[in-house]
Amino acid sequence: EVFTAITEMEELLDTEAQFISNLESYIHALDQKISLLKGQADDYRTKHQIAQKDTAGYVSNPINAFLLTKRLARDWESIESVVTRDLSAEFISKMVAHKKYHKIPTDEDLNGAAVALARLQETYKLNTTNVANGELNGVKYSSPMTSNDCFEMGRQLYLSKDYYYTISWIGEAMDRLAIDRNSNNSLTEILEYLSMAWSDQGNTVRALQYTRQLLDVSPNHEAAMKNEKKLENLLKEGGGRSTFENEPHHKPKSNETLTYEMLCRKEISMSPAVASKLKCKYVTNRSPFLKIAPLKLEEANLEPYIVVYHDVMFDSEIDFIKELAKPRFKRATVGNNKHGLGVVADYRISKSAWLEDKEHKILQQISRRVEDMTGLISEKSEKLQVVNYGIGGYYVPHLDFKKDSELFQSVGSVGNRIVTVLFYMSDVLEGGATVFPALNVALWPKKGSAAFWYNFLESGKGDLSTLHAACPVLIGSKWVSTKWLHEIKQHFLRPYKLW
Ligand SMILES: O=C(O)CCC(=O)C(=O)O
Ligand SMILES: [Fe+2]
Repeated sequence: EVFTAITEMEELLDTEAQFISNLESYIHALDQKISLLKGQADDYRTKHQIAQKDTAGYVSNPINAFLLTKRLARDWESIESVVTRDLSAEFISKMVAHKKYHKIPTDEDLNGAAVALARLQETYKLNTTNVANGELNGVKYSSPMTSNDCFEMGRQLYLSKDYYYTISWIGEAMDRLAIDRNSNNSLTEILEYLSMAWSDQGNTVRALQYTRQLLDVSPNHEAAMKNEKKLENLLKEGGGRSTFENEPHHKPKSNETLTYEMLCRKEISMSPAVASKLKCKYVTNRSPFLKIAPLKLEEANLEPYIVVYHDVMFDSEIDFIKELAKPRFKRATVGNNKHGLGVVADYRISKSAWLEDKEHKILQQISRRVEDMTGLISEKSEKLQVVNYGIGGYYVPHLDFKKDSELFQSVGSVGNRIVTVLFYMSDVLEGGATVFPALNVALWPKKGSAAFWYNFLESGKGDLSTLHAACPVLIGSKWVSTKWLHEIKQHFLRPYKLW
């Protein structure tokens, strides 16, 4: 599960460094072997040429007779032993050791990374050819992908039943095959995937077209022969979705998802009428300390009230929290492994850890600041949740509170999450906004700021308009920490319109 958090991806670079230096020492040993053998061959060739000039004279010399005999009786044996010296064994045993002691991504990791990249394409409308050229949002970030790289993307997406992106990536692999002469994926494999993916999309016409192309390339392909018949029959019977569409189709999406994605892409924002009412202010009246160091509050929405506080977590506090959380991310991984595949999409794209106030005074300090920011008591709050999002890491639209029907089973004695305080512990280069699809509000992470909102209406009912999501991280690493305040004990303190 290395792809789930950026911090753990960095460890993969260490693994790669070990692999590379092992390969280099193997090549060096091979080079030495070859130059030793070359030296011997040259030497024997020279001696042999001298002998050939005057064969009879050469062998009639007793020294030469001895040397020739010795060369053939002994020296060639040692050549044989050099030739049979197995350098591969050492290379392989080192690889085995590296794999044991270093982090190695699994097939699941590879699948997760491919799915994450496709999710970024889907959310940010990134065209496959551009991505394959190493471009994200018009900026070139990495070197172009080979036909084989694209093929692997397609193969992984096929495994995840994402046929739209299978077709897109396998098509890209096909386009790149001509320039990638020594590619290890063949046209046959490419056509196999294209015909399967189109068939899974229900497009019989296209599936048949690629099956026939496949038979042109590999006329004895048995599965393709069977498939051709099957598809032809399907077409004749008028069954299947025998469309003549040229484009593959996307999975259908809810309006909520569409709005969430548009907010992530900055295609929509709140109306100017609402935006013009928002203010920035200094908050000084919550505690004596704030008179000296007021909180910088920026309103992000009025109904429901959502604010962003600026500079409410210091870099030193952020560093401390990250270091405390990191080793626990790993423990979380083990726990998840035990559960097997389970819920794939949600837990896999970020890693989290929980920190308790009693562990360190910095955490108590943060809780006190949360009290200043909210005017509420943090005593009955949850531990601080720390999250690091990985490649394409996101969080689907959700509510932080439990609905009445779900409440009794999970929240227990501390009541519901009435308030969310979300600290941004990093800037994010591209993507990673917190968006509220019902309000057209998008909050962009800024290191040291914190968002704060009520999840409940004055009536005491959960506020459905607080539905929010974390947009996938396109470039960079996103760290957040969250403090949820609970309803118990807050009844008298909760001054709904505090400001
Ligand atoms: O990371 C974000 O921007 C939002 C996180 C969130 O909504 C949550 O953890 O409940
Ligand atoms: Fe949330």
